[in-house]
Amino acid sequence: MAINVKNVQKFFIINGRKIEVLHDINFSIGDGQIISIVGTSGCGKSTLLKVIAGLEQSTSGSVELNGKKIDHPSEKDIGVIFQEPRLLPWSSVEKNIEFGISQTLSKSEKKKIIREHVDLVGLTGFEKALPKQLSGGMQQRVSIARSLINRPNTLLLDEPFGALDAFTKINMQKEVLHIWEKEKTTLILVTHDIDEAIFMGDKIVVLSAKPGTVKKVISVELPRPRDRTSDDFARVRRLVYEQFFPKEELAVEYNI
Ligand SMILES: Nc1ncnc2c1ncn2[C@@H]1O[C@H](COP(=O)(O)OP(=O)(O)OP(=O)(O)O)[C@@H](O)[C@H]1O
Repeated sequence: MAINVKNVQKFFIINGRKIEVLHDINFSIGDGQIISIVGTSGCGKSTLLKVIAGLEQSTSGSVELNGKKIDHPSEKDIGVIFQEPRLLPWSSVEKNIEFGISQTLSKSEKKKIIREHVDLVGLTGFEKALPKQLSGGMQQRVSIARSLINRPNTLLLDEPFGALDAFTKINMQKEVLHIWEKEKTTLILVTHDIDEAIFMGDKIVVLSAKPGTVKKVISVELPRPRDRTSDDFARVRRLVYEQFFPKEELAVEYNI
């Protein structure tokens, strides 16, 4: 679904002082697009994602989903995946995936859908396993399947692979893209990882801090699947790094 973020401003009271965390945020996401949001720690990325999810109210401005204002969470429209999988530790993979499934479905429909989702995230054979019997990447896949079960049109991912090692992270990025290609879900991904932002995003929204403001929106026009080692990828990487570091520093520190 298309999302419009319009003049979003957010204040928090921190230590008795009113602090502007988000200032006049504007951008749009087309139906089935992937947007990556990058910015330094504390610049307001998670707050922005929560406002888009309807979990947090903006102080002014609005977020619209297909022209309709979002003012409360709706798991049917928007699924959220957090950095930590947030699974029920005493429940099996299939029970965790079942959690939150539409109660209007019959028992056999539920069973079929759960099986399809276990398969979609590559966990067939682990249906009865408990979270503690799974690796971090597998747990995150359970959390992705759980978020997808009600087929939200939009999925918000807040640093979903932040706690994973580099290899698992790359595999998970590919898996999410695989699901995206199948389902054409609109994705918004918050990340600290610039390569991840480029690998995944059709657009990258760069936020600057204090208050969080859109510094630049970069279109990533690289064909998919993207090659992280290509010159074109390096060109986009350089453009993103330039938003954070002066050009002279880049040449020395990053050799790009
Ligand atoms: N519920 C809250 N009440 C008060 N202040 C908050 C609240 N949530 C976030 N903040 C403040 O808002 C600012 C932005 O926080 P946020 O978590 O959105 O940043 P972030 O860019 O996601 O950071 P990180 O990358 O480190 O996760 C921080 O200064 C934080 O202290």
